[in-house]
Order: sequence, then structure tokens, then C-alpha cells
Amino acid sequence: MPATTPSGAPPAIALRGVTKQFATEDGTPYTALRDLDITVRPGEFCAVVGPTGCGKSTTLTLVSGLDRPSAGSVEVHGKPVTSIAPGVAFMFQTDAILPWKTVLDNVSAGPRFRGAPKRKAFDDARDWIRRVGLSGFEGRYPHQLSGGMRKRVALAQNLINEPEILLMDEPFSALDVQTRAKMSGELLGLWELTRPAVVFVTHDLEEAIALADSVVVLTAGPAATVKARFAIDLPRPRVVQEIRFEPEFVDLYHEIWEALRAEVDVAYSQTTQLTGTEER
Ligand SMILES: Nc1ncnc2c1ncn2[C@@H]1O[C@H](COP(=O)(O)OP(=O)(O)OP(=O)(O)O)[C@@H](O)[C@H]1O
Repeated sequence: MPATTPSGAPPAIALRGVTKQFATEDGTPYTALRDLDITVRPGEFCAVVGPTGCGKSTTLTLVSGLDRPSAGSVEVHGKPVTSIAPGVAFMFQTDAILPWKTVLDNVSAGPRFRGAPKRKAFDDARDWIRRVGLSGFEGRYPHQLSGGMRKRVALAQNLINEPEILLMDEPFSALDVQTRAKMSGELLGLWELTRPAVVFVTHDLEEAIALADSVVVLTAGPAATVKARFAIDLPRPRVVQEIRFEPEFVDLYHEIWEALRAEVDVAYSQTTQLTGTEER
């Protein structure tokens, strides 16, 4: 695994030999991740797929600094992650926007927290609100918005801070299929503006291929690790809703699904065995 990118800069993200164990109720450790190696270049869009419960969210948590590995190293821009790192934004499955604040106040919260003058923070927030297509909704509260609109607020709230790294944990999974495809397309357009390195966790292989420069497939847990990494060399800019019909896309889908299917089968048989045991 290279220690630097071809430009000589360290990778945006480097997980090397990472193992993560959790304590269980009976005191025995549960090994969620084992010997995990993932590197992401500055500006790279990396999608992580794997069967349910394999450790995708745990991987993001380790990069964010919200938790520490049991063994191995996690580095951001060549520096060990010891706490929540500046320049790293995290977008979760559930909305993290504040219900008692307007769209404008939510989006300007980051710059204001960092001490930007109110006027500048509001001007920048209005710019980002426009970029995510919400001009005219500055004074609305989150409960007055649709799910897709709230995701747009969350995107603006993150991107206004111009993060160098954006961690996304199934950010659009709560949306209906059409809104989800639309949001994925919009995400790519917004990503092009500031080009953070992205780690995007998803269950949806089509979404992963449509968005990413690379797709990492994790094995089924326990002790999940990287099974394979695929380069997605489809040209950009991409039209997310249409790229899935391209022959190159279909070929990649078949190739990656072969790797993923075996792990999904393992995870599924583990769950059904567990269920069977419980029912006996
Ligand atoms: N704080 C914790 N304590 C104990 N076990 C945990 C903890 N966090 C995660 N785990 C376990 O680690 C494994 C990986 O969890 P994780 O949430 O990272 O998987 P995932 O791939 O994101 O799952 P999903 O696809 O269902 O969202 C699971 O078996 C989970 O139960």
C-alpha cells in the first residue's frame, strides 16, 4: 500500500492493519474489523459496500476520530487520528440538522461557530443554500421541509465548511427511490465544486458504482476485512440516473456483484442460523 500519492502528498485517509474489537455483555471481545487496509487519495470518491453488520459504519467512525482502533493505524493527511479531526465532515443516515433553527441558521452554524462575522456567515450560507437548490427556503424550519430538502440542508451545512474529507453513512437511504437518485446526482455536482475526499457507505451497489472512483468490498463479519477494491474509470461528469444503462457500468456491476454476493450469502446464512437457534 503506497505511503504517499503520486504527487508525493500523503493519502487523505489511510487505514492500515486496522482491527476493531468491542466488549460484549459477557465480557468476551467481538472482533468487528480485522487487518483492514483502505487508502483514499485527496479528492477521491471511495464507496464502501458490504453485507449488513460487516463494519462499514465502524470504519467511518474510526476515520472521524469518534472511536479508536484496537490495533493498526488510522491517518488523515498523514497524521494519526487521535480525536475528532478538523476538516472532516460526517453525514449520517438520519438528519443531523437542528429542528429549532431555520435553514439559514442551520447552514451558517459552522462558520459562526468558528467565529466568522454574522454577515459573512449568512452571505456564504445563502450561496450554499442556492447551490443546493433551496433559495427561497432560508426562513423555513426543518419540519416544514421534505426529506429530500432536509438532506440538501445537511449537504449545504457540511459543504459550507469546505471539508477536505466527507464521510457519508448511507446518507440518502431514508429517501424514496426517485429522490434518492436525484440527490446522488446533485451530490456529484456539489462534490465537483470543492472535491473533498469522500468515503460513502452504502448497501446499494448501483449507487456506489454511479458515484465513486473506487468501490471497496468488505467481507462478512465477524472480523471483516477488505475483500477487493475496484477502480471505477467511468468518465465524469456522470449522469447518475442514466449511467447505469451504459455497457461499461453493467460490466462493472457484474464483476463487483460477484465479489459482493458471496459475502452477502455468508452474512445471510449467519442471520438465518441465528434466527433458527432462537426459534428452537
Ligand atoms: N459500540 C458497539 N459495541 C458492540 N458492538 C458493536 C458496536 N458498534 C458496532 N458493533 C458491532 O460491530 C459490527 C459492525 O457494525 P457496523 O454498524 O459497523 O456494521 P455496518 O456494516 O455499518 O452495518 P449495516 O450495514 O447494518 O449498517 C456489528 O456486528 C455490530 O453489532
